[in-house]
Amino acid sequence: DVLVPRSDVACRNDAVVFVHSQMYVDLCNNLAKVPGRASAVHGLIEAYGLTKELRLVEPRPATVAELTSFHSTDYIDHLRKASAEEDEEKDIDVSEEFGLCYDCPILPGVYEYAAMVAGATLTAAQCLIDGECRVAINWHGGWHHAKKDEASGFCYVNDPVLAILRLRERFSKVLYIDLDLHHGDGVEDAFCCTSRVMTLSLHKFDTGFFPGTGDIHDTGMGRGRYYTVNVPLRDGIQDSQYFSVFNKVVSQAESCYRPEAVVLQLGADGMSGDPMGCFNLTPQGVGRCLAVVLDWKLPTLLLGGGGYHVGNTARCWTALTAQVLGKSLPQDIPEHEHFTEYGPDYELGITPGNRVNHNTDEYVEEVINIVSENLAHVM
Ligand SMILES: CN(c1ccc(C(=O)NO)cc1)S(=O)(=O)c1ccc(-c2ccccn2)s1
Ligand SMILES: [Zn+2]
Repeated sequence: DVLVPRSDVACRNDAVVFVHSQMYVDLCNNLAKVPGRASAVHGLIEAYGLTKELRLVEPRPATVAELTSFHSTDYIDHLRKASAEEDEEKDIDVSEEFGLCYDCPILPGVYEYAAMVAGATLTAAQCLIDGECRVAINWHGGWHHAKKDEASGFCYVNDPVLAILRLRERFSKVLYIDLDLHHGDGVEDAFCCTSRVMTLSLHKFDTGFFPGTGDIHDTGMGRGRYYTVNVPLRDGIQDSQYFSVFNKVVSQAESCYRPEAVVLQLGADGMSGDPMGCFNLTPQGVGRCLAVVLDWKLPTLLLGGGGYHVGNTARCWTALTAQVLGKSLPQDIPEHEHFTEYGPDYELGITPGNRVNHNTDEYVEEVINIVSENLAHVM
């Protein structure tokens, strides 16, 4: 059949692909750092009747070849062997090698979990490449800290990097936007030396806050100089200021970079009420950011990430799923298996806390000016 010129992959329809299977939810429930979050997220999306509007696509595990398109063979081999060992056999290497300790413990089955999450994100990316949809969603992906040969920050395999590498087989320029509370260091590291992928992260940046990278002056290296964009923020930021920063920086990035595809990591640990207790955002604020990206009408992959208040994370990703579908939702949480997660108000909306905002207008203006000057070098 006629090859579609790479720059204008036509979308056969405006379906929204949603990668899902019960087995996938069960796997994510048990092994991600937030037990039970996967089924709470899926349960609320289903309770609002949104799964009927989505094109559900079953995930398949990523192959070793796919995993080692970014990760080292040694790391993947070690993860696979360690994951297969029964925990009573102590001969596995429990050293900190490959980052497999503390925040990223070797749990039985962790390899199958990581391979399935990566496979789910790759399945979503493939649907975009094949023109099956314009937006594809994997809320259980977005593990942005994993490095080539090291697990980090609850992330074993960097599924956003794998997706971007796959999208790059079809699209000449990919824009990665990371709205998780934490800096998307693993994705930035993977593409810091190329102009073919622009990574743009809004995150908390403060002394001693994980992962410690994401300084505004880190702009990439060599051919990648100015194609790494970091927007460091302080505690307490609320929707209006966050959207203002996002809109100015991301709109300039899109207009000077002209990406052909977008990967958007929507970690929900910046929500008001999250145990991380840093930002003071609501799904409405992040939804305004999503609307800017959807308006570009580009192939767009939506991923999850952090989010440690299970109810608020489910609220956020359900509201964003409805927004992609163009559906408005009733404020009252529908009766369903996880209803009790949403007390005491049992409402979809999240009210911002009245916490101190350390982002002065002067600080935000300075950040925007520096980022804007850097982006002026991008052509
Ligand atoms: C390993 N760490 C990470 C790493 C990544 C994330 C993340 O969400 N990245 O997107 C969060 C914490 S960490 O050292 O900052 C923490 C571990 C546990 C933390 C915690 C747990 C409960 C309440 C507040 N903080 S922070
Ligand atoms: Zn996070």
